[in-house]
Amino acid sequence: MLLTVNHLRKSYLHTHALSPKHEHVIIEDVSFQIEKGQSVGLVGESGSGKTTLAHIISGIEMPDSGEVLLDGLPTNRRKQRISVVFQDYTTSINPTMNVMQVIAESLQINGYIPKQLLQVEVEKILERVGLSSKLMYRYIHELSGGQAQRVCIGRALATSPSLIILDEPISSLDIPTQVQILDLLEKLKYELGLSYLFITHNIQTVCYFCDQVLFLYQKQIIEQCMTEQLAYVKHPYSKSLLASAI
Ligand SMILES: Nc1ncnc2c1ncn2[C@@H]1O[C@H](COP(=O)(O)OP(=O)(O)OP(=O)(O)O)[C@@H](O)[C@H]1O
Repeated sequence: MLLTVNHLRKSYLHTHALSPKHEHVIIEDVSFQIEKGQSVGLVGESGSGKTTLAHIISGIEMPDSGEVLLDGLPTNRRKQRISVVFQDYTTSINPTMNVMQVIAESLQINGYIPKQLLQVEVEKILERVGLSSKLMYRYIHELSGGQAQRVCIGRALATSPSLIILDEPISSLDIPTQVQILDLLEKLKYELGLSYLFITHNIQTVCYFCDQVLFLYQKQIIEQCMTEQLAYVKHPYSKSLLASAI
């Protein structure tokens, strides 16, 4: 099994002016698995904890309890093998860095690369994500939304991950660009043997892109099913989510 998530719990302590700190539990006893080569969608209402879960799996945040295993080993020993692509490319790329620097920084997470070789490696990644090397010295504000998200995908690929978490990666793009990015991700999946955890509000996107779907509701994964079995979901929340998408 590529990814195993066991009994994750995460809470935050909130402070109110008139009361002592209280615990806000975001996710409770969340468990699921992703097989190598699979694209798994994660759906749930706004504020249900999807991004929090993505942060814990990728090592950005620590859970209160539970574990995340990649190929059977704790992810804190394999952090760079899980990458994340966020929805908002405008804030996830440092505006003072050009495309070359953004991708080079990520390439060097796994170790120092000499300057001449670095440029060649960045060019290879740009080609993989369908960008011309002429864009190498541009800054984020000099790129279209689709180009910027391709840079983010390139940066995610640069650490040679086995799993990429895509946190609403197409929500800020127009429809034709959304389809182009999904097709690029599909191509990369086959070329590089990647697996994806795809966070989205859009059930149509899940049907187009994912092999399986996880439903997050009231702090837990209440249902997991194959995409072609979506018509047969059992939980009332999953049913209502699907009904609202028709
Ligand atoms: N650092 C934090 N400190 C306190 N509370 C937080 C923190 N990060 C997230 N939360 C809270 O955790 C809950 C879940 O947020 P999260 O962003 O994970 O939800 P989500 O399902 O991704 O939402 P959306 O679909 O709107 O992006 C929210 O109530 C949010 O306010």
